[in-house]
Order: sequence, then C-alpha cells, then structure tokens
Amino acid sequence: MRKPDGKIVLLGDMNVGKTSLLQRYMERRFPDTVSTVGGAFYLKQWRSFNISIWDTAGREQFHGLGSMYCRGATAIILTYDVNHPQSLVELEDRFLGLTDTASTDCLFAIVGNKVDLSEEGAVESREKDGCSPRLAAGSYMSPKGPKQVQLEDAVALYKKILKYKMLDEKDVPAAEQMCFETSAKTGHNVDLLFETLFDMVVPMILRQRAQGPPQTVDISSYKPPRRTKSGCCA
Ligand SMILES: Nc1nc2c(ncn2[C@@H]2O[C@H](COP(=O)(O)OP(=O)(O)OP(=O)(O)O)[C@@H](O)[C@H]2O)c(=O)[nH]1
Ligand SMILES: [Mg+2]
Repeated sequence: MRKPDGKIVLLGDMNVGKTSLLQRYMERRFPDTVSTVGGAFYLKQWRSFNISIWDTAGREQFHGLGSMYCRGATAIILTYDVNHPQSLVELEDRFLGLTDTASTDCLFAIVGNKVDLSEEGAVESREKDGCSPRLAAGSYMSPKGPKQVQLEDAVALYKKILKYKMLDEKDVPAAEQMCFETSAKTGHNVDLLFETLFDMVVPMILRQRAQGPPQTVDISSYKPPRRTKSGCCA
C-alpha cells in the first residue's frame, strides 16, 4: 500500500459523533455506531493524492493514544456536540494538548455536530423534507430546544488555538472558514467539511514534496581524514 500523502484526524469527546461523521462521508449513510475503541482509519483518494482520515476514541480511558494518532497530522478536526457545551470545553481542556505532535503547519477545523437535534437544525431539515417552515416552527412539531453552543463560541476557540500554537491570524485560514456546524444524521455540511479540508491539505502536501525528504547525514559515505605523520594524532 502506498504511504498516505496527508493525514486528517478527528478528535473530540465521546458521543459527539466523530464515527458517524466519517461514516456519513465515506459510506453515505448513518448507521448505528458503537463507541470507538482505540482508533480506525479510512483512506480517501482526492485527485491524485491519498489522504488518511483517522477516527479516534473520545472515551477517557483511550486518552493516552490521542497524541500518537495526531503524530504528523496535516489537519485536525476538533468535534463537539452543539447541544452539549461541555464537549466544547473539553476540546480546549483535554484535546488541544494532544495536537502537539501534529505537523507544524497543521490546519484546525472546529465542528459542532448534531445540529438536527436543535430547533434551527430541525426546522432546516424539515424544510428540506417539504414541510412549511411556519408549521415546522410550531411548538407541537418542535419539541427540540435551541442550540446550546453558538458558532461564535467555536470561533472564539479557534482564536484560542491560534494563540496556543503561536500562529498569526493572517497566516492561517480565517476562523469563519474553519468552523462548521454539521449533522451526520441528515448529512448537513458533511461533504463541505471534508472537501474543504482536502482542498486545503493538497497544497500542503505539494509544499512538503517540494521541500524534499528531511535532511539527513549519510554516515555510510563518510570517509575519515587520513592520519599524517605531522598530525597531532600520529
Ligand atoms: N441526531 C443525531 N445523532 C447523532 C449525530 N451524530 C451522531 N449521532 C449519534 O450519537 C451517538 C454517538 O455517535 P458516534 O459517532 O458513535 O460518536 P463518537 O464521537 O464516535 O463517540 P466515541 O467513539 O465514543 O468517541 C450515536 O448514537 C449516533 O447515532 C447527528 O448528527 N445527529
Ligand atoms: Mg467513535
């Protein structure tokens, strides 16, 4: 198997929907999932490039593995559940530190999943199904509450990440471009998320290729200087 050209890693608390997002994108469906053990990956061919996408376990007991999965990552998707504010807090408290092993120019996307469970998301998906928005907005049809985490909260986290990584806002993609709200259930924004990242990862792969392999010293070709009589070691 050819070595992948780029690596994308999904991180985030358990139950936020990392596996579901990946399956929605790769398999075009929303199957029942079981909580991930360790990690698993898919290979995606994007143009002429092979990109590996790693799904990781959010459960605390697997936390130690996170930084291993992030090693050399070209992009990291930090995932939270828009209906659980604590899952956004966990991204900063528990997951950001795991990304220290990623590539130095690693991209970060912040993804709020399960928007279909909140009022706005629910109305949106019913509109798509042909229901009138007026009816759909009626309380008897919308037992769902408002979204608990706003997009601005994700944007604020993105800016904190830049600070943590000591990156300048003008050198990286804008927060508005890198914060997404998705639903693995309806497919809302899922293709947009992955394909935006693939398009951003490709120039990084090309840049890394142009720089060539890391500079190393070939000790097999090293010839020690010949000792002479006049030399101090003679
Ligand atoms: N309504 C709704 N449910 C979702 C969505 N995404 C995932 N779920 C459900 O949330 C639960 C957890 O989803 P997973 O994809 O297994 O979550 P995970 O982040 O991979 O969890 P770990 O593997 O334990 O880290 C499952 O019951 C999914 O069906 C979504 O967009 N909308
Ligand atoms: Mg999972």
